[in-house]
Amino acid sequence: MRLETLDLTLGRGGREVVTAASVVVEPGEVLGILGANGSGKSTILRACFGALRPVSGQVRLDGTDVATMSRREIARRVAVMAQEPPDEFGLTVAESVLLGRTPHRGVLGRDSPKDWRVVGRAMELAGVAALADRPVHRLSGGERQRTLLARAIAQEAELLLLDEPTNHLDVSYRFELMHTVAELGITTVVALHELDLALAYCDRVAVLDRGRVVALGEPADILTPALVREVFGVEASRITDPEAGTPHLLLRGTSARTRERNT
Ligand SMILES: Nc1ncnc2c1ncn2[C@@H]1O[C@H](COP(=O)(O)OP(=O)(O)OP(=O)(O)O)[C@@H](O)[C@H]1O
Repeated sequence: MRLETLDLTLGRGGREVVTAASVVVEPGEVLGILGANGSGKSTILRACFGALRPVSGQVRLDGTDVATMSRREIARRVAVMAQEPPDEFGLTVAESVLLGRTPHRGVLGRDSPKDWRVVGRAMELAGVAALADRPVHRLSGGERQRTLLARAIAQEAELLLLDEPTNHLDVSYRFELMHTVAELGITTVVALHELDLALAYCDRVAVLDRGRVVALGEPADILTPALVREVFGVEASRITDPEAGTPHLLLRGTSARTRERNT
């Protein structure tokens, strides 16, 4: 699926929090949205699945304004992994992942063997197959997050919207989750705080500063020490992994400007 935001201006609580954001995500591309707390990442993601009406501008999914699409059509085509997981008291992991199949069924639809095949594969990919029979409410935060990813995969959507999907995960699962997402080949927009993950797994990144897209392009071109200082107020150096040859950011702490601002 191709996603476009056209001059998208969004408000929360009567205040403009995203201003004239224009971004195109090509089919199969992984776009990272980066920015400080409160810069508008989640707000943009909400608009991308029609949960928030723009003040002005549009979100288009394969050329169609999302505001004109039915909830069911959006649910069939877009999978969302939000920051606050839904309360699922009593469901097992497998049952929770099966919920991802709901938009594909008719009104009285039952689970088909295909549904369970898709659920099994999704649980394998997200690393929760061994937890299939465990109640979701007794999982750790990271296990729950992986369950949500499995559900998003089971949905077989054409667009994945992930809001800080790695925030409860241990180091190995952070890499694994982003690797899995990148390998799915589905158009993905992912709000991230970890710049190194963006460098490693995003095809392009959009950097937000107080609701405005201030940089857009390939992460290695965009994530320079100057940008990191300007947007995050953190001093950084770019280094190259001596073995893999990949670019990394070495974060050295807040800049003098940030310390002044915070005192
Ligand atoms: N429900 C709401 N009502 C009023 N203001 C809101 C609401 N949700 C978010 N905001 C405000 O909108 C702005 C953008 O918030 P948003 O959640 O999009 O930021 P974010 O970049 O995702 O932040 P974080 O990194 O902290 O998750 C912030 O100033 C926030 O306080």
